[in-house]
Amino acid sequence: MNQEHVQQLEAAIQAVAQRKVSNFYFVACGGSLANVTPAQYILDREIEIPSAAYSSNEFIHRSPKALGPSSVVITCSHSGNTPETVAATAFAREKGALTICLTNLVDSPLWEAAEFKLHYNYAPYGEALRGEETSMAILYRLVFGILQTLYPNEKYANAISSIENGLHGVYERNKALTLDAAKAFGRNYKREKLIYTMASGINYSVAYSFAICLLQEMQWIHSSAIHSGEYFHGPFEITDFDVPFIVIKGLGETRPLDDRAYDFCVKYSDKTILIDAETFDLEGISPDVRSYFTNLVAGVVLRQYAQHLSEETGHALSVRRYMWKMEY
Ligand SMILES: O=P(O)(O)OC[C@H]1O[C@](O)(CO)[C@@H](O)[C@@H]1O
Repeated sequence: MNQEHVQQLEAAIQAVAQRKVSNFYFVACGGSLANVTPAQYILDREIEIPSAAYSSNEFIHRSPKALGPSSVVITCSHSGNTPETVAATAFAREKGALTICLTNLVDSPLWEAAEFKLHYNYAPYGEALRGEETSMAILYRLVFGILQTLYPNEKYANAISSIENGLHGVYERNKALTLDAAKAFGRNYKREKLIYTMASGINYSVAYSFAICLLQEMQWIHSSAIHSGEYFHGPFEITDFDVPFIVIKGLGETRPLDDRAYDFCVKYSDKTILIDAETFDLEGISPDVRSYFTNLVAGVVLRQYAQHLSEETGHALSVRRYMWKMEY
């Protein structure tokens, strides 16, 4: 991890340690909201201080009663320019909260709005990028750094070392492992007009971002993320032999929900694709925290699926018709 990232993380973690924190909020839009939501899941599982994840504009309009000087608000915008996220950061700061932002763009409006600033690296698909410098790695380093500072524990130290030493290799090996499956997905699903995604627990946000960002936004393919537990409370009625589903199975406490949903789905849909974290190569990630990293690997694997789908559809992932072009 480069020194710039280490120093930014250390400043933010120390600032949190010096406050009496009564709640954490994770606030962002779209893909960035999907990125920060797993951190809320981890805090929810690990500590008693409550935390919540919000879409930026709802955070402002809903204005949680508990937001104030004892809050830590972590916002994220890849571009650093999403107006709702910049405004949510300013709003939280006005309320006296400790604000920490994550962004790829130094000196962006988000960077200026937050008190503490974390930069992460990004490279377009296929280009070399160190796994430990990506947005998810910086977010995880922040969250496990906060946990380790507040409640020193071998597990949190293991998580930090997994991010710094194991994550890059895990990303690379799992991309290689699933390359053929990604190519087959592109070939076999290129004409689909609709593809559902399904997951639970820490992996739900991967299903969500694949549905709203990769399929809807970047491929203009209809989709919806279904929670594995909620599947039986409405959505399973649309299951049929020709309806495609991508089901992600995690390794954590909610895996039984994924097993149940997958077992039903595969019985009635001939187009059920399984992304099973049990098949991931997680060597280098400490076994006591592996379930918290499956979403990171599923995200990288599915990004490769989207890339090969896009090559087959001829619709580049960068093409938009409204986003950043029209007033909205
Ligand atoms: O605030 P960010 O992360 O720059 O997001 C801007 C846009 O990028 C996406 O995350 C993906 O293109 C969208 O969901 C979002 O509207």
